[in-house]
Amino acid sequence: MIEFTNVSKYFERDGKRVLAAKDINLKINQGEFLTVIGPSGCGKSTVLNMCAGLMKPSFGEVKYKKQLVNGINTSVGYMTQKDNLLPWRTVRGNVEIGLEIRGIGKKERERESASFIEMVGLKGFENHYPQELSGGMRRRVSLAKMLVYNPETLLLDEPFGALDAQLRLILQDKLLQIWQETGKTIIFVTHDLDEAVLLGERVAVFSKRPGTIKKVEEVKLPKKRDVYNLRMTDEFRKVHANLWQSLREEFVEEVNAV
Ligand SMILES: Nc1ncnc2c1ncn2[C@@H]1O[C@H](COP(=O)(O)OP(=O)(O)OP(=O)(O)O)[C@@H](O)[C@H]1O
Repeated sequence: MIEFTNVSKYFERDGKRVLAAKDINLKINQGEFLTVIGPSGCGKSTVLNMCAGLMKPSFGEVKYKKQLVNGINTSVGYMTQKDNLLPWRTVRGNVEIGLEIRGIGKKERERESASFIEMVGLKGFENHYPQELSGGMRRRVSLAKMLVYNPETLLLDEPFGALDAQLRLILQDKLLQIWQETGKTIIFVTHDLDEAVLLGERVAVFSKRPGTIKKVEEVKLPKKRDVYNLRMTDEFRKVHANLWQSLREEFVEEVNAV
């Protein structure tokens, strides 16, 4: 479904080349939930940007359903790290943008947006403006804005990073439910190893920059998961320990430098 073949990406800065991602080879199957974890600045967002068609690889190719990604990939919904909410629109107005573009009538827009606003726990805030919300609330508006549009594939860049632990659990559970019910393909970037194992069918570990894929580990847990109790299972502990071993090495130098 999504295929990275020998993908490398560099940026030019002050006349120098900064290699952000190196030799990425990765296949993501239709309906798969892949989580991606790695140190800060290792190229995770760059990989999502290339999948969304916002950036082109410097070398190699990215294909979506066997077609070269060449320009904006309209089959994906992308929740970036920065929220792109329009400050002059209310929560409801922001969530409805995609539906407006599609020409969906007012009544249906209101019904759809109300259900997703409720899903992300923001019922009662429909008429608030983004600047009146906390960072975590804005993240949730962005999530609703993306989901209401019903894209085939979701690219999520640390969507729950700014949320408190309890709310995070609830939204992880909701996202799993959406995935189970709709069969969407999901690439989910996180800094949290627990979250990567809780949600992913496979977890890809990136090395520090230039980011390469260091390891891809399968999580042999059922698709229908109980995020509240999964941490107690043997499989969770086993996968977590394996991945931590591999991830830890990437952080050792960084921590020693502090
Ligand atoms: N548009 C750009 N121009 C120049 N350098 C860039 C650009 N985008 C990313 N980089 C550099 O590429 C490297 C990878 O960045 P990227 O945002 O993909 O990392 P990341 O793994 O998502 O980081 P984080 O976990 O902190 O969000 C970094 O060194 C970053 O400074």
